[in-house]
Amino acid sequence: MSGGIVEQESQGSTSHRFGATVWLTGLPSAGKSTLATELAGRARRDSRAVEVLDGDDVRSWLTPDLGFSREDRDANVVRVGRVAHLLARNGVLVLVPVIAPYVASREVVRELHEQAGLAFVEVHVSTSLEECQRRDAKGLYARQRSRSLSGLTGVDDPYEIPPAPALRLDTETMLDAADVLETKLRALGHL
Ligand SMILES: Nc1ncnc2c1ncn2[C@@H]1O[C@H](COP(=O)(O)OS(=O)(=O)O)[C@@H](OP(=O)(O)O)[C@H]1O
Ligand SMILES: Nc1ncnc2c1ncn2[C@@H]1O[C@H](COP(=O)(O)OP(=O)(O)O)[C@@H](O)[C@H]1O
Repeated sequence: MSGGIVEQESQGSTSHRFGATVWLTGLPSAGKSTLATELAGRARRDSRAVEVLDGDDVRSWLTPDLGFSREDRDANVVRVGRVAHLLARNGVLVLVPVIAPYVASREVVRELHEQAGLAFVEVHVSTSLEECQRRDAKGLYARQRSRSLSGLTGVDDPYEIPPAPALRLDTETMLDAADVLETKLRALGHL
């Protein structure tokens, strides 16, 4: 048969008609980017259309005008959420490792997705502050201690813990956090 779609299906293609947004929220150095990159690699090996919208990267081209006040963080989260929504509605699995410290703006993004019938999977990367400070991948905690930076999430700026995420992953105590996330996304039908 020459019908492309039927051929794809008979070959076991994993192409999905609908995408989803998987938001990895948590403190700096919790392991959000590491998990997103690992999952994106696994999804690509499965021929899944996937994008990663990483906080650090996205801030350089989508939200360069925004800083780290509450107002700016909320605007950042909603703008990133809108891009994720556009991608998700075109079949892309969108992985978003962005701190998103406030419940309210995370809920705005959830609503945006749910109103369009799209899945919004909130994953709390719940690695403790103590472990994040030990890792200090970008030296932010050291800069806060030496007072060359202020308003650091989890230290002298708020982080509102998600009350009911789809998943909590502590990358210090769970050595298989990526496997747990993959299993969850497969169970939800997003992989
Ligand atoms: N004050 C302060 N607080 C938190 N993070 C800071 C700050 N200043 C700079 N950075 C760097 O910016 C990255 C966080 O950007 P996000 O877009 O994820 O943050 S937010 O959701 O808008 O709060 C964050 O990246 P990650 O460490 O990967 O989380 C930091 O590298
Ligand atoms: N499961 C893990 N076990 C140990 N270290 C990890 C784990 N996941 C991430 N890390 C380390 O933690 C640091 C911060 O990770 P990163 O993904 O950049 O955090 P975030 O995006 O949350 O700021 C990196 O040095 C990374 O190697």
